[in-house]
Amino acid sequence: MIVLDRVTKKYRDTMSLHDISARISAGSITALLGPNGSGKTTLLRVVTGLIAPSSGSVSIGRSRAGDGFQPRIGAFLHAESLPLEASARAYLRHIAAMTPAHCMRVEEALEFVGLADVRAKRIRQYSLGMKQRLGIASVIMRDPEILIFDEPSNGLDPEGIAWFRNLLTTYSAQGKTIIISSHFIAGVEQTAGHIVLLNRGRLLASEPIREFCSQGASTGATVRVQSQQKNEIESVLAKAKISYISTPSHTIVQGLAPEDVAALVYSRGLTLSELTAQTLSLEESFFQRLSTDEEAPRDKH
Ligand SMILES: Nc1ncnc2c1ncn2[C@@H]1O[C@H](COP(=O)(O)OP(=O)(O)OP(=O)(O)O)[C@@H](O)[C@H]1O
Repeated sequence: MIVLDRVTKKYRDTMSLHDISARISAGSITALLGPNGSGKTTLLRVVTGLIAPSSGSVSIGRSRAGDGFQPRIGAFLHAESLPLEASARAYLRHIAAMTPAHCMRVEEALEFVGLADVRAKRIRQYSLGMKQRLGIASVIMRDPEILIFDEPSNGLDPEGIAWFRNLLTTYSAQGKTIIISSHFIAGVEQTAGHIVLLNRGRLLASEPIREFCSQGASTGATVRVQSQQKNEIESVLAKAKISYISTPSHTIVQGLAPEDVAALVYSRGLTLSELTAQTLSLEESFFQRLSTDEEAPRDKH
């Protein structure tokens, strides 16, 4: 269990994290989501102990093996933090030397992440995806109970993304706790069970993904609308005071049956390319919660 208790981090005039309280259960996969600059990396750095919060606290463990149990944390936060002049093999040997207990063999780790053929190359010559794979190796070879990754799918090819998703599911099934920050929301939906959503340093949600998605749906029927005239349709909806969620690619209309949406759109001379009754996806719920937050009055800090 990881418990964040009123965590706040202030850098000069920027409030990167504001009063964040959340609980992350052991054995869960948690997706840390939020727009650019919302505080995700800062939160991961606080959880891993790389930086101290300005106020509040993070407590980790003591829930699995009784008092005194301190789980190992393995984190990979930045491809830029890798030693660029070293080879992958030399870097992993260094990590193995620092954590001899529980450690996977270097050659085994290189095989596991698909870097065995380039083990002797300097990291500087690696692509971003190869650096991500090396970072993943540096985490798993220490066999931590808690695994933390910042934007792990950044640079991975489709095969790599599927491989990494599989890895997360396998490790979670072993009871390990996993936190990943990501902008790849559709990918996260397939693996994570819990969401922590930040916006402008504030916590908007910390709950099971199923619950998070069902809240939007509870406002009534939802209809997915796609059109070349997305902006015009949204302006018709706004004028008619019909609630909707705007995503970059489509609009979700809430509380109206599909035939009523079609009738309204056609009555204004607009056209549709898709109209489907559906429940909300994680991505749509994400945009809904963010737009509600953007509209909410905010106290200055
Ligand atoms: N070392 C620092 N000094 C000053 N401000 C910082 C520092 N680190 C982060 N910030 C600020 O804190 C806020 C949150 O940044 P953070 O990197 O945590 O966001 P993020 O959600 O990870 O963003 P992204 O999705 O773009 O990676 C930003 O306004 C950022 O400028």
